[in-house]
Parts: sequence; C-alpha cells; structure tokens
Amino acid sequence: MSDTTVKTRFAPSPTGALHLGNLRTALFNALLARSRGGHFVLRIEDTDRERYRPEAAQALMGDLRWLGLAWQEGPEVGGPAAPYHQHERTAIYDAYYRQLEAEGWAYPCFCTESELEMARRAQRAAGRPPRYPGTCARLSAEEAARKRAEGRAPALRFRVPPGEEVRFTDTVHGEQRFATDEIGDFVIRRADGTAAYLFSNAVDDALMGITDVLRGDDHLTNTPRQLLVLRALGLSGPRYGHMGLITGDDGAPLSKRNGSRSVAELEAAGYLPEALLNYLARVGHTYDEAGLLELDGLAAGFAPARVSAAPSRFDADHLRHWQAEAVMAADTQRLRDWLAIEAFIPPGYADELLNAVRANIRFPEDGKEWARRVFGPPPALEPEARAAIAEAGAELFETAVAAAEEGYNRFQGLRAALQERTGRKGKRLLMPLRAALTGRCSGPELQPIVDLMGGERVVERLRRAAEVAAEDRAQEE
Ligand SMILES: Nc1ncnc2c1ncn2[C@@H]1O[C@H](COP(=O)(O)OP(=O)(O)OP(=O)(O)O)[C@@H](O)[C@H]1O
Repeated sequence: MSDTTVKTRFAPSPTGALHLGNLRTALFNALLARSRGGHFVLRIEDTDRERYRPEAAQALMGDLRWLGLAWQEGPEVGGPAAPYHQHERTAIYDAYYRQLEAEGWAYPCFCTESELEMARRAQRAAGRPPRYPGTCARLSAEEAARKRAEGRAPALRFRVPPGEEVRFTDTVHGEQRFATDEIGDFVIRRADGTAAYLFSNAVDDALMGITDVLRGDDHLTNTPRQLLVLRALGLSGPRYGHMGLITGDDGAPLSKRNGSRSVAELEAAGYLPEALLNYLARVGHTYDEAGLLELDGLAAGFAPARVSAAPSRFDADHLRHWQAEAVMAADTQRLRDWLAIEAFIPPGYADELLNAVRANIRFPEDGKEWARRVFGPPPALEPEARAAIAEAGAELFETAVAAAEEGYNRFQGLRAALQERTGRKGKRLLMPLRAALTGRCSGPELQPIVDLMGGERVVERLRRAAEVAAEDRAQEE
C-alpha cells in the first residue's frame, strides 16, 4: 500500500562519524518510509556549533549513499521544507521563540553554568533529582532588562506547566505518561543564540510534516518536553517510537564520543553494504525471512511493532555471517571490482576462480590470498599442511609427480591414478594432496582449483611436497 503522506526522517548531528547505532536508526526510518511508499527525509542537526565538524555532514551523506539509503527530501536533493541544515533555519526558529515569549511560554534565563551546578548539587544533597530551580522564571521585565544592560546574554527557557500529565503512545514501548512536575523548565535557545536540540528537532519534525519517528531510547525522556513545546506552538508532532540502543562489548551504548567503530571504517575493512544492512535490520528487529534480502525485501518485512525496546549487543560474528551471505549472493563482476584481484591471475580466469573460491571469501584479502595460492608460485606451507605432507611421505608425491607428468594432471585423473597406484583413498589421499597443492589443510573444493592451476603448477607443487617430505624424513632419522 502506497501512502505518500508517510514521512520519516533521519536527523543526525554532524559531530563525528556515523556508527552502527546511528546507522540502524537511519535504516529503520528509511525502511518504514519505503514499506509505505512514503518519503525518507534527511535533516542535518548542526545547531551545536561547538561540537559541529564540517566534514562530518558530507561523510555521513557518503555513508548513506554507499548503503543505498537514498533520501527523497534533504540536503543536495531539496524538498518542500528546505533548508535541511538546521543552522540555516535560524529565522524560522526566531519567529517561534518570539511567539512563545509573547505568550508567556518562554522566559530569558541568566543563570550561569556555575550557578546551575551549585543548584544541582544542593538538590542532589537533599535527595532530590536535579532540576532547574526556576530562578529566572520569576524575573520581572525590569530585572531582565537590567541584566541585559549588564551585558549578560540569556538562554531562553520553556516554562513547563505544573500539575499536568503528558501522555503519548510510543510505537515501541506502548503507553507513556510523564508528570510535568517532574520536568524542570528547559533551555530551548542557548545563550549563544543557537537552537537547543529539544526545540529545533521538535519544531522541524512538525514543519517538515514528519509522521513517524523511530529513534534511540536515549530520547524517550525528551519526548514529553518536545510535545509540550509543540502544543504551546499549536503544532502537531509525529508518532514516536524509541528503540533499545546498540551496545558494545563493554555494555555501554555505541557512541560517537566513545570511539565506536564507524561505518566508514567497516567499509574500509571490506564489509559490503548488503552485509551491514542485513545485519542491522535484524538487530532489535525480527524477520521471518532468514536469507539475505535486498532493500525492498527488508522494507516489506519491516514493522515498528517488531522493533525491540531492549538493548542489543553488537555481535561481530553475526555481522561476519551476513558478510559471507553477501559475498555468496554478489554477481561475479561486482566481486571482481570489489576484490581487485586481476593483477594476481592470468587474463580470462577471474570468473572461474571466483566461483571456485567464493565460499571461502569474506574480505578482499581472502580473494587475493586464494588468487595467489592458485596462480602464484608454490605457496608457503602452513605448519599443519607441512605435517600432513611429512606424514604421507615422499613416495606418494613422487608417484603423483610421475602421474601428472604422464598427463594425469587434472584433478579427477590424478586422483584416480593415485588411488590405483598407492591404494590410498578418501581423506588419506585428499588431505596430503590438498596440503601439497594449496599449502593449507582446509579451503575450497579441490577439483575446480586444481584444474585452474594447470599441469605445470601442479607438478611444481607436487615436486616440492616430495622434497619437503624427504627432508623431514631425513631430519627424523
Ligand atoms: N548506541 C546507539 N544505538 C542505537 N541508536 C543510537 C545509538 N546512539 C545513537 N543512536 C541514535 O542515532 C540517532 C542519531 O543520533 P546522533 O546523531 O545524535 O548521534 P549520537 O551517537 O547520539 O551522538 P553523540 O554520540 O554525539 O551523542 C538518534 O536517533 C540516536 O538515538
């Protein structure tokens, strides 16, 4: 069902590189919009000029594009509610600040950070939760004017109405109730004139026509405050759903501030976008479908009711599982571009090699490694492989060299000849052969890679194994 009035958004602060927690927020909102045929909006929340990093906005847009998460409204594509960088929306916010002040919903606050800290300490010592004590709420217009004349720049605070209850239905947590008496008057414009998150985020959701917001649990207690601001302004807000955060191994939420692995780092490490998307879509959200899905499939199976309120721990093994699935599903041309292995293989062999070793590739270096093992000089022998060669003994490999030189140098022929001439079969034959030909005791199915190696390389490697087995025997004696 297509509903073009559905609008979701991702509203990151460009204060550092996106991590997987941020990205999952972007993904879920993009999937929700896509599942309903609506719009996914990108808004850059860059009002905090102290923490703002100019390169971060470009970088996060690059991350979203790399993942295929296109936005239908936002920076670079425009839209009916432009501009989409909050630092360009100051005039819009100012009009609403004036309205709130004129109607008594907001007042200037001259308290300094140290005064506020003192008040918080006193409240904690008295066993009360720290909350703005309301010092400036009672200032007369004359007192405020005098403080201004002294050159003190005020913040603007929202006057929270006492004795009320703010209720809303959270799409993840269900019914929520907050007593306004528990909420202190909060800053909506900082003393430097910039918009505070609580204000600009809520106002922009309303002005941009956002209907549904999925965001991290860290914002749950912001929601009653934002609903109060919107109500005072006569604006209506979106449906909110708050999701359990993604935590690291230490149990702490992933955060830009604690150096969590960024999307860009995961890309540089060789992860494919489909792997990240399929992994994240299943972190704190369940799918019936167990296989790799494209964006449309992920969107079709997405539902806010399936989002979990509980935190989820980042699981590197799960991510690697999806990486393996993504490699298996990628078409060969894409794998060739991604692996950049042309330099390691003779012309014309790339596709066959990739199909032979695909199941053993997780990252580009695995592709290069198998390209070298198959087409390079005899690969170094891993200790296990050397032991398997020594145990089999030189005679097996001498027989193999002879058979290969007679023309039994394709896998099936070689195997049959050796079985007949040595009586070895099954693992007793295949393990030493694998060790001799690939330098390892595990890896892809032997037949395709041995046939790709070609007769000369096969003979060279078998001869080397015969020498190694003889050397090891000599050392033992
Ligand atoms: N660890 C996390 N797990 C899930 N979602 C998260 C996590 N951290 C942030 N988010 C969500 O990412 C979205 C974008 O948040 P924002 O850009 O403010 O990043 P942030 O990581 O919270 O920033 P900072 O680390 O600077 O506080 C928000 O919806 C937020 O709830």
